[in-house]
Amino acid sequence: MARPLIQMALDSLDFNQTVALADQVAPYVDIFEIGTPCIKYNGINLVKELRQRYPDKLLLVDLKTMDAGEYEAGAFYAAGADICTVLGVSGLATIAGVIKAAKKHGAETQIDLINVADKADCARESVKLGAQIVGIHTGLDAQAAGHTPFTDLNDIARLGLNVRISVAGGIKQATVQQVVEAGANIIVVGAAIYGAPSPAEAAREIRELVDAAAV
Ligand SMILES: O=C([C@H](O)CO)[C@H](O)[C@H](O)COP(=O)(O)O
Repeated sequence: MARPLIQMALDSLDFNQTVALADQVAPYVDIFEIGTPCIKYNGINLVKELRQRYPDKLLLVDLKTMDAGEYEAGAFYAAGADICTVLGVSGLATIAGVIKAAKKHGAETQIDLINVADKADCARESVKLGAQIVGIHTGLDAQAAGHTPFTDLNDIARLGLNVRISVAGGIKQATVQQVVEAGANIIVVGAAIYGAPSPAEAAREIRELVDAAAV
């Protein structure tokens, strides 16, 4: 099995805290995600800062674009994003716009299936348009209401689409093995790392668990 990537969700609103957290976990993660609240609050300068600080890390900007796909995402790809997210519920025209912007910059597009009614259909159509990643995502509010991403992950993985699968939504040490075995290629972790007494130690543990599960 190819080694799954670990994506650190940077969900603080504070610019300096975000950079400091990235510094702590950098040895253990593959992708820095600038989370949606964080990118809205801090804007494109944070993309530039992390790009400059970490030229060799993948940088995902969680725009969750809903409209004006090419126009909105284009600026973030130009600033150094490797991956931008677009909402599946935005519709195929917006998804196509983000994909067009990504291609222009030699970058990638992730479709976030959050709150999409027919996730299989959206994933299939997005792959046809050229998306490289589909994101199974139980958002923070849905998590608080008791939901998890596991059933959706299994359903999308079973389709066997030619696309990488990302999973997000409360993933922690106890559930890493389950999501790797279900076929996730990118494991997104936020609170289980930034909420831990030692984020670096939590990230190290998750790295070990992901690598062990992928053998
Ligand atoms: O994408 C996220 C959320 O919608 C806010 O933008 C989180 O970054 C994602 O859910 C990962 O965080 P955890 O669920 O805390 O692991």
